[in-house]
Amino acid sequence: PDMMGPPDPILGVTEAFKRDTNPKKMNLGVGAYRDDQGKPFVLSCVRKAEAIITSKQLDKEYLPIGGLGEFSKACAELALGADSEVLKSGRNITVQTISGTGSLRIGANFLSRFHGGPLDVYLPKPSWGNHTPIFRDAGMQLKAYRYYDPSTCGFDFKGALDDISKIPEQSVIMLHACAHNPTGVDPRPEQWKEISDIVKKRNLLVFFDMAYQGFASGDIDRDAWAVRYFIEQGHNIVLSQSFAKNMGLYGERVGGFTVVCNDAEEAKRVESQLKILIRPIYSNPPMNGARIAATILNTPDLRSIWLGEVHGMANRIIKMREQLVAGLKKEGSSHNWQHVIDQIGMFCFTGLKPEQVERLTKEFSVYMTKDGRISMAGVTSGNVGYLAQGIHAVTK
Ligand SMILES: Cc1ncc(COP(=O)(O)O)c(CN[C@](O)(C(=O)O)[C@@H](O)C(=O)O)c1O
Repeated sequence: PDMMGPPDPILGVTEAFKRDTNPKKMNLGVGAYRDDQGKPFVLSCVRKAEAIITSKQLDKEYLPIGGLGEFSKACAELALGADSEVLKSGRNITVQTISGTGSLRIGANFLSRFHGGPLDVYLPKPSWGNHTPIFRDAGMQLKAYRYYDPSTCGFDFKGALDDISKIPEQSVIMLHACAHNPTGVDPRPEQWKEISDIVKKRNLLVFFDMAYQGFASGDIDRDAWAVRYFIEQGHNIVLSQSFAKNMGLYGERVGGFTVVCNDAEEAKRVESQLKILIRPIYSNPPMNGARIAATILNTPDLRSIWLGEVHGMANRIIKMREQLVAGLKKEGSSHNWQHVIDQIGMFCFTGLKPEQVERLTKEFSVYMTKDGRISMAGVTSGNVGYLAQGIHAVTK
């Protein structure tokens, strides 16, 4: 190419952060959990699983194209619930993917090749930045539906329903299952029910992205409620899952892609086509992360340790939200910061304007994405006061 491409809007923030020499600098860019000392956190259940796997002295043979079977089964069960009718009737196919991004891309390529309806995917406005190039590079057309209301820093429920009611039949609609990125704004259960009804009326294909199951509320089943409700309502969804955040397996690249079909025969046909799609891309997925996730999910003791640790991560973030708002009040801010507490999951959509973000970075070395999103995981009891000072200084 004859031109330099721009840095990634999210991962590029970390590059800029690393260059900053200010000892008070804060990286609130990438959605990666840190403990209260600001350090990356490897879950103890992961370390225990690694020890078990090492002791087994397993071989390094290729995995099947669809990945590690015991992982894919446990991955689907985590999302759909152990007593799921879909799992019992075998009408889902779940393949291991290269984390959530890989799952979304395989899904986008699959739909681009096989979806009978319009190749338009409707993303919430705003959505995770990477959704756009994933679907664009897979040959889908990007469209959007209203989702975030800047005036309330909350959900534009009416706008969303209005837009969804106009989406052409059989289009694809992207829904964030929980912990919406970048806004942290999720529909309430009764709002999900209305969205399900209108989506069914429009006969849309639902693509659920669940990258934060357990990380939003701290409860695995609660965070999967929307996914399970839509399936109960008869939507044959497609679903992307990631274990980057809720198991802290970021660099291990562990994810799954699920298609809910009409019956087990269709699931077999879909599986055959997914394998044909995957084989010329990466042939078969890496085994290490999948073995860790499968060991945790399938070993009762490790699973319960995991549920405790993911609950703990979610709780720390919720506490940081409360401490940030308390800090802003202490600084004398006259703004209403209730949305910082009401929002859920890794991110807080502060409502800061780009020029305020600019000042926060320049004057306080606080790094975040230009849209005003901060990863709450980068906030600790040691730096939350400094962050409150900075935000107050640029918003008063
Ligand atoms: C909604 C959503 N879906 C899928 C993914 C994919 O994640 P992975 O491929 O690692 O499983 C992310 C991660 N998004 C980020 O947390 C973020 O927005 O900062 C970050 O990891 C990223 O890659 O951008 C996400 O926020």
